[in-house]
Formats: sequence, C-alpha cells, structure tokens
Amino acid sequence: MPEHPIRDGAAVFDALDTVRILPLLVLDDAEPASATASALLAGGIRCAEIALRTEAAIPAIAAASRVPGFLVGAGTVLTPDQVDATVAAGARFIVSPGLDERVVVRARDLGVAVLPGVVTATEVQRALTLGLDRLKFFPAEASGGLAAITALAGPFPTVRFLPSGGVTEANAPDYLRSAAVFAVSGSWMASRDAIAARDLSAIEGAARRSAALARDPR
Ligand SMILES: O=C(O)C(=O)C[C@H](O)[C@H](O)COP(=O)(O)O
Repeated sequence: MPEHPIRDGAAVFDALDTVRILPLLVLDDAEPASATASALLAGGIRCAEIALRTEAAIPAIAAASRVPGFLVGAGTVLTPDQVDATVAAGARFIVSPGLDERVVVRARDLGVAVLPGVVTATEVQRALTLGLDRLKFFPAEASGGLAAITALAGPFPTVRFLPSGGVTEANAPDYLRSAAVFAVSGSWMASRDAIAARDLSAIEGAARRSAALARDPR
C-alpha cells in the first residue's frame, strides 16, 4: 500500500475522457470491493469512486486499488484529513459533494486530481479561482439538470462538468451529448444493494450497457 501518492493527477481525466462514466459505490462491507471493481472492469468501466459514507469505505478503497488496471477514487470527501486517509489507502482522485478550498489544496499538495461539486455561478467562480475547470455538478437532477449546465456553460465556456445525483441509464445520454459535460457519475451501475448482494453479473451488465451508451449517446 503506498504511503505516499502516485503523482498522476491527470490519470482519472484520461480515463473519464475515454469511458465518460464514473460509478459511485457505497459499500457496507469491504469484502465485495475488489469483485465489484473487477465486474465494472469486465463491463468496460475502469474507474469508480467509493463514497466515504460507511466504515467499510477505506478498506474498500484499499482493496479496489489493488485490482490491476482499475483506478479508484474517494467520494464524499469533506475534510483534508479524509484526503490524507483515502490517498494513503490507494485513492487516486478525490470527489466532494461541494467545494471546500482546504480539500482542494490538500489533494493538490498530494498530487491527486480533485473534483469538487458545484451548482451555482458563484461556486464555479470560486473553483476557477482555485485553478479548477473540471467540476462535478451535484445534485444534478435536483439542481436543474442539463438546462442548468447549459446555462452555466454560457459565461464559463472553459468549464466542463460531471453531473451526478439522479443521473440514470435513461437520462445519461442527454447529458453526454452536451459539450459542457465530460462524463457522468452515479450509483445506477452498481447500487448499494447490488454490491451487498454480490450481484456481479448485474453490475457487469449495467457497466457494459452504460459504457456502450457513453460511446454513442444518441
Ligand atoms: O457524496 C458524494 O460525494 C457524491 O458523490 C454524491 C453522489 O454523486 C450522488 O449521491 C450520486 O447520486 P445517485 O446516482 O443519484 O445515487
């Protein structure tokens, strides 16, 4: 387990620019973490964010980070200490529901990519001031969805968004057709229940369908 981070801050963006899907995983138990990562990989998705919403998150990040070819990040990261703990466990990028400058600075200090959540023009401006132009748009559906992203893209043409929150297999293509969206994120490919039930064939199938629609979001 690396005590210090791999300095590859762009790796997640390389992966997301290709696959355009970021699964969000919530695990109640770390045991299915590597099998879940392998199922996503088999379905064509090579990265995921494990949310720090359960006790199992850190050991799950450690387990998923050992799956060859899989890029694991930490989600729901709210504090600099959580950046330290998740990066030490193997997280190679950091995702937050909102924008906290301390989290951004710590992730940057450790050389890992950071994707803070924004909704408003004010938050986008704060992110730009911090030198960030790839931002999560959360909670996407509850905050105006694609119409809100399109409106923000007017004054902020250099910013690209990762909508998350209410994104599904049904509405993902709409988001993915937007030039202002670099990828979409959500839990629909590997739900908490599917992971807990070790329903690996369902996870692999949903990953395969989602990867296909991201390649050709008509
Ligand atoms: O807590 C975080 O850091 C998050 O990243 C929030 C998640 O992106 C959304 O909660 C996913 O929403 P659903 O796909 O609707 O389940």
